[in-house]
Amino acid sequence: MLRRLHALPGLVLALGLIVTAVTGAALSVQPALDRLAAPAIPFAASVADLAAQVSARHPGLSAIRQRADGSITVAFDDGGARGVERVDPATGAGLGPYQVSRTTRFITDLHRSFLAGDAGRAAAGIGALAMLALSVSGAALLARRLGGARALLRPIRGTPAQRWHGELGRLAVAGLLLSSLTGLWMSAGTFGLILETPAITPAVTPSGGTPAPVGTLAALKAVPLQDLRELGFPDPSDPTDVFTLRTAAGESLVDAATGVTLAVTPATMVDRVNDVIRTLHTGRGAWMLALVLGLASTAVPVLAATGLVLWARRRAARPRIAANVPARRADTVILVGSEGNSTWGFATNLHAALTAAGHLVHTAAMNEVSAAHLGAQRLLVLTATYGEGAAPASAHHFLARLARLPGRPPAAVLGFGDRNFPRFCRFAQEVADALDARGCPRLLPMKRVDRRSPQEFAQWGRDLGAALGHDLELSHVAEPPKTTPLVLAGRELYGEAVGTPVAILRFQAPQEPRTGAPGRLPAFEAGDLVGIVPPGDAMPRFYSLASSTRDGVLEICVRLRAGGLCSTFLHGLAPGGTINAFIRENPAFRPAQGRAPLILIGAGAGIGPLAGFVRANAAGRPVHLYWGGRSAASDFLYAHELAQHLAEKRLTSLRTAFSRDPEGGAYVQDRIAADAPRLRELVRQGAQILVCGGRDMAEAVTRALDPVVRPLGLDLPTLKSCGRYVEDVY
Ligand SMILES: Cc1cc2nc3c(=O)[nH]c(=O)nc-3n(C[C@H](O)[C@H](O)[C@H](O)COP(=O)(O)O)c2cc1C
Repeated sequence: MLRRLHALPGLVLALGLIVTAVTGAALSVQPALDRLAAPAIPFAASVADLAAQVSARHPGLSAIRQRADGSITVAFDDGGARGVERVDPATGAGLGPYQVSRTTRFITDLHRSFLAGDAGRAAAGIGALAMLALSVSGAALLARRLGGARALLRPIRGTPAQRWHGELGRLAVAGLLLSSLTGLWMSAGTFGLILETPAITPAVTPSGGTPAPVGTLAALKAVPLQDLRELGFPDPSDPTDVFTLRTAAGESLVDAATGVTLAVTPATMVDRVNDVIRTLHTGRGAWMLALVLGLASTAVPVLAATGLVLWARRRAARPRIAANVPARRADTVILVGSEGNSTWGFATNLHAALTAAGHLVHTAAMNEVSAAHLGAQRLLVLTATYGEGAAPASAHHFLARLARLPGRPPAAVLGFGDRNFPRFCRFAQEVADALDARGCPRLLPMKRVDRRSPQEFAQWGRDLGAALGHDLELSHVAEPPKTTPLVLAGRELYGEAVGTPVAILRFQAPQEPRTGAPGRLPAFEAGDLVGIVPPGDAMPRFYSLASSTRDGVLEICVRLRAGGLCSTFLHGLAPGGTINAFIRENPAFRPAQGRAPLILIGAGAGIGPLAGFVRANAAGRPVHLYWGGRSAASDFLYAHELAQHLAEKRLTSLRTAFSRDPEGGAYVQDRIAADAPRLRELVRQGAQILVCGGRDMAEAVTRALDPVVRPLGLDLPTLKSCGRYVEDVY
């Protein structure tokens, strides 16, 4: 919804918005130029002083005006000559005729009304509304992507279009919000939508005496020239006419003979608000603000172009489902839970096969579940599992929404997962349980597909066909993810002597073939995952990254596993050898922003991302590392680097535990238990705990940490729920 609210006005009104923004940016330079050109108004000068000086040159003076840019102009009709002239506020000397250049007038008209009169003015108003919607929804989308409003200043990662769009958007958003809000107000004023109290000219009785010299009139002497908006002169042929003096405070009528103020009409609240809004929008009289707003406007064409690229890419990536019957007419609804998109491929295949068998099929993301979906004759749910058995992106809201909707269609759930994860297809199981609990009859028992197995999928199709009373042949082979080649630049081997060989592998992008220049690594942070596809296999294996792109290498720690296809391949790789890899973001496993202490806990190869976090800690935030290995002599990974980090204060303290230490082995959880008071104090200070390594270690660590945090009135689920306890466990 938020994304649609962002994309729709952007696409429909892009051209108009670009015109408004570019003309606005061009106009924004004017106040600075005016400011350079306009002579300063002397502090002590009064309206009467200037009126006397100018009327000496122009006997037919009809008005003196201070323009928004601070310059003073006078209108006169001296019998033979008439016109509008700029004058020096200090001396009243003429500075030449006042005129707005044709170009400025053209740009202003284009900005206000697209040169199309009232219809154009209305379009400009709609444009301001669209810009407001785009600014608000854009900021909300960015906050969601970066992990909340507090994370809005975090580095933005992704494709160049994503980064340009996000970086420019957040730089420009305040200016665009201000311009669109004030523009909207001014538009509403143009169309009379802002209620104004009508100005009533008070009835006055002028003295009717002989007009005194203007320089002597007390009411005009009392007003500093700086405060003048406009002074209207009386008609010389009408002895009862008066001076009209306008300032920010309101309008007063001044007797031409006595110089007495006859009546005052104070400025209304709306007048004052209009004044402020006009200054905020045009920057007239506030040239620095004008330039800031102008700069924000220049971002709009780039935002429009990059936004278009992002929208087109998302559309192209969206699974294309032929003959997607509207949900209300469908007899069969397929709901899909996916993060990496591969489950959509299976769903598309199922959709096509069921349609070919004569069903009316509707397919949608699980997050979109609605009453119409639950009103169908049958519901088929295909979902992947992520993290610690959690929902994938397109199913995050499913269970909560399901609970609020009516309907109990017969249902079947097919889980997609990986048997190597301890919570194999856990989310699919949760969905099946929720459907059972609400009383949906089971069309089929819940089934699991391991690592996108085409055979298991086809078998489930046959079972489903049997339940539906017809043949159903499903055949789908998941596309391998798009990979990039990386070259092994260096390796260090540890732990052979103690039976746990672990290699630190550093990869670089291949050199440009023609120029020999170093290639560019993809964008990643320490803690993200790299998927590596071993030769002769379609299934990627994931490793946690120990470096970020800024380090210039992609670094991982790989433990050799008996019979492991990928770890054997990686341990056998010689420098210069190539792998095919892709990055998968892992934003959940990352140090939180701020200066609160970090407690990093790991064992074995789990030190990889933790070492990466320490390396990135140039600001010297308090970081305490607990790590367990087997032998200090054989598998103390990163020993030298960590010693250097301690000296440079990137690392505050290091506690190691070696299980095969000849002087009595210990595990990382033993160090935690021994350090309980110190750790408790760190948690009390708001520390975040990040754990990386094998499952058994992680469980032992939770058992050791529980008594540490209990006396603070905390527990690990609570810390987990607010992101202060995060795990990357395998
Ligand atoms: C970071 C990550 C975590 C995963 N966690 C689990 C898990 O806990 N349980 C499981 O069965 N599968 C897990 N998987 C495997 C995916 O569920 C499986 O690859 C699925 O086919 C992906 O489908 P998708 O491409 O539609 O998202 C995980 C995969 C990744 C990359």
